[in-house]
Amino acid sequence: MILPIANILTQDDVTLMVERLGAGRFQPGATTAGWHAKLVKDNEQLRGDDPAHADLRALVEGAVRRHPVAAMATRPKAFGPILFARASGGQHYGSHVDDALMGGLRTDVSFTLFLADPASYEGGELVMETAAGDVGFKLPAGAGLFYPSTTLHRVTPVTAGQRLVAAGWIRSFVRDAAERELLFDLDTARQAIFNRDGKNTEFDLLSKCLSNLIRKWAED
Ligand SMILES: O=C(O)CCC(=O)C(=O)O
Ligand SMILES: [Fe+2]
Repeated sequence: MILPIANILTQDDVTLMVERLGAGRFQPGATTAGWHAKLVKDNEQLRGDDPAHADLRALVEGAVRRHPVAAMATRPKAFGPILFARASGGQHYGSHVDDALMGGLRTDVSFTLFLADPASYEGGELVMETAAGDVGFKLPAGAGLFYPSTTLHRVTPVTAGQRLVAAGWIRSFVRDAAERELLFDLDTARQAIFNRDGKNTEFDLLSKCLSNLIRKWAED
């Protein structure tokens, strides 16, 4: 499931992050890419040893974990690296698939949180290359795109202004994207029934199915 979600970050979070990133020290993005992604990665990212990095990382991880829809879609066990990337002057990131393992963790879900107002830059779409064709996303500041790490994707050249994002990886309790989607749908339907009719027999049965499917599929 490729899922855009609004307001992962509050406007205050976005303002704080943009301010801290504005004062940060950046390095060429290719330094942290895998050997084949390096060939097509042309952007800059906040250095891992920048004093802002740990605070911003905690802010992003906390926001994704707390967001009810993002948490339900990704079922995070742990977060891998979180990169803070900027691109301007034609910079782009060509087609690639993310590494399966990062920092000793399997990557199940990739995400980008958009930090710049989409009207402030041209290009810079995050394009998902699906069997049904290319689908481009350029989301409002604070919104996030969550997608299976199995997906080929690219970022189109930024031809004016500056694109600013946080990109991260999640090790999910549920490895398989189709299983995560099934749990997401079941949980969504269960909550809709609860909101409409309260805790009735149908809600209890759906809760039982959800809980027992998680027991079947979750890897700790
Ligand atoms: O900049 C983005 O939106 C995606 C970044 C990306 O694909 C990556 O760092 O692997
Ligand atoms: Fe990527």
